[in-house]
Amino acid sequence: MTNDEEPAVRLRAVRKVYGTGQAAVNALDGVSVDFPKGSFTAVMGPSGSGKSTLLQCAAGLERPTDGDVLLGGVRLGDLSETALTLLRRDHVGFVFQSFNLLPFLDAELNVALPLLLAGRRPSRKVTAGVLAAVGLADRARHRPGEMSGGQQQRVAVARALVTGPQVLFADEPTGNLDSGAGRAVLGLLRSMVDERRQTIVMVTHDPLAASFAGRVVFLRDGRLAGELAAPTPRVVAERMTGLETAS
Ligand SMILES: Nc1ncnc2c1ncn2[C@@H]1O[C@H](COP(=O)(O)OP(=O)(O)OP(=O)(O)O)[C@@H](O)[C@H]1O
Repeated sequence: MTNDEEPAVRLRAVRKVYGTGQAAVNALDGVSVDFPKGSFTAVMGPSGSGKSTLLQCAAGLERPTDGDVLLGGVRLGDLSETALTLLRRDHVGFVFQSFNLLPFLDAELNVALPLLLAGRRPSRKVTAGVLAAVGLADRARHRPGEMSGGQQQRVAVARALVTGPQVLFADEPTGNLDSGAGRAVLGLLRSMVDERRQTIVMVTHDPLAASFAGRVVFLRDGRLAGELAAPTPRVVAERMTGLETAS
């Protein structure tokens, strides 16, 4: 469904208002940004700046109040709820801070779940292949409770990638991990971009996590507040301090 010239995700003048009247909150206030294919972008900004809202709108989980979101050139606003659900199911992967694995299923079945839910018969080759890609070939029969947090998050990444999504969205994917496990998950995400040309958009508070991305996009008060290429933890931390202290 994609045209190679198109960015994987394009936001054009996206506004998202929650609530009405005096209680209205401009969570996003006219955001235009492209996420090219095969890129790894971190989205950063102070608490309440609109990061999660941006991710939700970009992934088609929330509809913007105004503006357009295009996934692989398809304008999400033109789709019915059913068409949007199908597009999300087949073309979008999501990884959350809490791994959201089903505790009574082993790693392989957790990974197979999106295919089962889509009515597709998961092939052993595909599920085992994705588990191997995240370094867990020997854990296929383990349930989440029998794995470390880092391993569980790697299963969650495998589950998000099993349908071959155009874009992987990650909201604080290392928020619940210690630094060693966090680095392993971030290294895995980086390798998915480098080796499979996966597109990743990741919200994070952590400058070290952001430094695994090729680019950081900063938000403040629902608006873009600059970006950084080839981010290092120190430069990202300085920019964040600047954003948090600016009046
Ligand atoms: N469902 C909602 N209903 C009402 N207001 C909301 C809703 N979701 C988010 N908001 C508001 O929109 C603004 C942006 O929220 P969002 O969660 O996108 O920010 P964030 O940058 O991800 O914050 P944090 O870093 O604290 O998670 C905030 O003021 C928030 O209170």
